[in-house]
Amino acid sequence: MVKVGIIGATGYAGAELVRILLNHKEAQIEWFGSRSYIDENYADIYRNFFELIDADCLGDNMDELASRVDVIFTATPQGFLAGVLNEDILNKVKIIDLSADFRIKDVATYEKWYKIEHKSPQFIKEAVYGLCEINRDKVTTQTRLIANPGCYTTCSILTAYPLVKEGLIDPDTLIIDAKSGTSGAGRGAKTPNLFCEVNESMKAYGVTTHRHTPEIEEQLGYAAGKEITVNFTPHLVPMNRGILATEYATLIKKPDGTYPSYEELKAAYDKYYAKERFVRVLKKGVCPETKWVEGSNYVDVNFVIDERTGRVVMMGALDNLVKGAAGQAVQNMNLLFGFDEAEGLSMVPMFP
Ligand SMILES: NC(=O)C1=CN([C@@H]2O[C@H](COP(=O)(O)OP(=O)(O)OC[C@H]3O[C@@H](n4cnc5c(N)ncnc54)[C@H](OP(=O)(O)O)[C@@H]3O)[C@@H](O)[C@H]2O)C=CC1
Ligand SMILES: CC(=O)N[C@@H](CCC(=O)OP(=O)(O)O)C(=O)O
Repeated sequence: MVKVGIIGATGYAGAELVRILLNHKEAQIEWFGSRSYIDENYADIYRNFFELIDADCLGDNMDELASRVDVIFTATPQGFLAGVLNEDILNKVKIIDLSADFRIKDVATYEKWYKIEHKSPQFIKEAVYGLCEINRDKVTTQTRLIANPGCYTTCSILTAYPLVKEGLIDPDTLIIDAKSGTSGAGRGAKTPNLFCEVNESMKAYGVTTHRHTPEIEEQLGYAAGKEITVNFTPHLVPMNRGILATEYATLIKKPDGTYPSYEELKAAYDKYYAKERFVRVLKKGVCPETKWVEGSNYVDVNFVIDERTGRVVMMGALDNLVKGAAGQAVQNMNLLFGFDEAEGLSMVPMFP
């Protein structure tokens, strides 16, 4: 049995980790880490765990935790892990970080977009970007540090990846229009996330400046084999969970001057995803919807060719707290410890 510690267990992503790990055959949660609720019973904070968990919240002392568990999930704000990480901790325990501290390889890019100084740049190179479907081979039992991808980025990258990788679209023409439910903003009280501000409304935010832009550009740039520039615009929508990404790009014409066909694009998606357990390429003409993935680790993707404009419209949907955060983090834990990659993640999407 793998002993697990969660720092940030009282946040939305942390609570989702708890929910998933309770059904994991190989994992036992030993530490419910918190900053504001130390010594309070965890099930008093999240009453869905009443009679399922009887443990009090502990603090966020990584040095102490590293000696008590086999793996630590940090579901904490940007900058927390980078501020406390050291070689001694990494020698004792594996870390899966749900924040962005180790996702971006270029420290200057991180500091520019996140507007904070990176306190542990020496570990950035070692961290593996844990987008399992693409980097599975890099997540081994020897890996010490996982940078778990973000929710918008997981959806945006997986939706476009096959067409970028196969050179079927011009990646510099990529426009990503993404919507997120409000749990994506976390549990902390913020005026823009109050019921009256969010309910019955939709808005774009972070236009041209959102911090997920460089993460998407970096990862899709690896797929394209060159640096790329994309437009990424997130929107806040009045629902609890879910991300929908609608992505537009110009198709690359074939040598005979025609655009690739539906079958050729579908073959690209199938090449990368046909065997993936958590990526579902939908039937022709079916558009992904957040409600069909809610509560599960699935990403649903599909595309439609627009012959008139020579563009393809790609679509992806996932649950931001599962495949966009805790589910993917557990998928990474499974790879780190050599378990079945889907252990604990067989949740069927819930409906209605
Ligand atoms: N929400 C989402 O959909 C996704 C979130 N993420 C990432 O996961 C991380 C957590 O997000 P989320 O759960 O939404 O955030 P929340 O605001 O809901 O939770 C934050 C957690 O971190 C703890 N915390 C806050 N500040 C500190 C600190 N200075 N030191 C130690 N612990 C602290 C909080 O403890 P306490 O409650 O005790 O104050 C809480 O447990 C973030 O990095 C986020 O970017 C990634 C993908 C998706
Ligand atoms: C709706 C909302 O506010 N979403 C958050 C992103 C979600 C998140 O937590 O960021 P990471 O995926 O990078 O960890 C935001 O836009 O800042």
